[in-house]
Amino acid sequence: MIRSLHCGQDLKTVTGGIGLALCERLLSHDAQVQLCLACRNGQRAEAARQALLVSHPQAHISLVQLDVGSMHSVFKAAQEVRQRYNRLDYLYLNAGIMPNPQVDHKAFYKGLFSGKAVHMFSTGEGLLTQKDEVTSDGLQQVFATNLFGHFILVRELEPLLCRPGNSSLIIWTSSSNARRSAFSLDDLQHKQGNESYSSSKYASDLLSLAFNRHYNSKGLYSSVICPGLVMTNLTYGILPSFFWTLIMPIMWLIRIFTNTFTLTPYNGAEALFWLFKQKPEALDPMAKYHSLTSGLGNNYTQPCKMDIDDIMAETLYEKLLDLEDAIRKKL
Ligand SMILES: NC(=O)C1=CN([C@@H]2O[C@H](COP(=O)(O)OP(=O)(O)OC[C@H]3O[C@@H](n4cnc5c(N)ncnc54)[C@H](OP(=O)(O)O)[C@@H]3O)[C@@H](O)[C@H]2O)C=CC1
Ligand SMILES: CC(C)=CCC[C@@H](C)[C@H]1CC[C@H]2C3=C(CC[C@]12C)[C@@]1(C)CCC(=O)[C@@H](C)[C@@H]1CC3
Repeated sequence: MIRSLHCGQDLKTVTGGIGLALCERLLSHDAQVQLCLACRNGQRAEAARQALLVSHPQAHISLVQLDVGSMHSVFKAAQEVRQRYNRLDYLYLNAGIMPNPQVDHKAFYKGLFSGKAVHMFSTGEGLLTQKDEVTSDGLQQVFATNLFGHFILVRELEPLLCRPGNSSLIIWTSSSNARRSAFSLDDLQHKQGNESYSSSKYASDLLSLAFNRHYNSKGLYSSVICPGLVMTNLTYGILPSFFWTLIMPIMWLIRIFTNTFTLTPYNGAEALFWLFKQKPEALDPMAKYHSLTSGLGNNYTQPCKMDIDDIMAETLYEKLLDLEDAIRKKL
């Protein structure tokens, strides 16, 4: 029996996000898989569960309330999961936000006519900024949601993930927007800049490496994926919906030039699903696994070496442990 916990799985009002598509794919692949959806909104979580039960009436799907941006909620949810289960095989760390995104239109038009248009469309590099906020824990919201809440969750679920004779895998939904230059070890939470999304995703790449260094000996492995550009609530939030509808034909056209425009949540979940079928021990800790879709619509997963190093990863890990101590004392 395989138990898998998914963070951020709510049924979305418009599209259904990547997490929900992954659940559909997992259940279609193996009807026996036990899913536990960790979501912040109870009603939407129940709607997601019901939607999955329509196509998989026998499925084992449970819910746990989790706001990964609130540390109190993370500790509570982890306790709940520990009471319910004695083992976890997969932990999908998929919840993610990009609040108040702004597109730099000038950079977009400049990029279009530079030799780097394909790179710009694959990574969104230099095009996006965000306005971050501070949570009630006193943390930057993007850092807390995209990185730190997940870090605490993994640490709290260690007894279920590290079991003698069993290997387990944690999977971070990162991004090709993760960029070293957006991240600083002196400003982990990205208080100073306006690319908190890029910074948090780069930090998750580093943290995955650090988790591998610290936990492989206990049977816990960590991997990172990028789903490509997928039309979900996250992307619909970047520009008005009518604009996306208008440019949709252009988006499908761009797919001929870049296989990173996966566009549908089903396609975007490809690498998440692919990892589920791999032996954790065989995965490359330095690789980001990309969901890709060819011009003809064929999905595949491709590893790409990350721009990360052990020293940076270790420093980040140490700093997160210090912050964990401080948060534990406060709560
Ligand atoms: N779409 C894209 O092109 C890309 C997406 N990604 C990453 O993929 C992941 C999934 O995003 P996607 O499906 O596109 O977007 P969605 O907005 O559809 O999904 C994000 C999910 O995260 C959940 N979530 C957000 N904040 C919290 C929180 N504090 N606690 C618990 N759950 C939370 C949301 O729940 P709720 O319904 O309550 O809002 C939602 O279910 C994210 O990490 C994103 O950064 C990476 C690269 C590209
Ligand atoms: C497609 C056209 C004609 C215009 C849209 C321009 C941008 C809004 C768009 C181009 C590349 C996109 C992109 C992302 C957001 C929207 C774009 C900047 C992401 C940054 C979204 C979140 C991610 O994690 C990345 C993988 C995306 C990379 C590409």
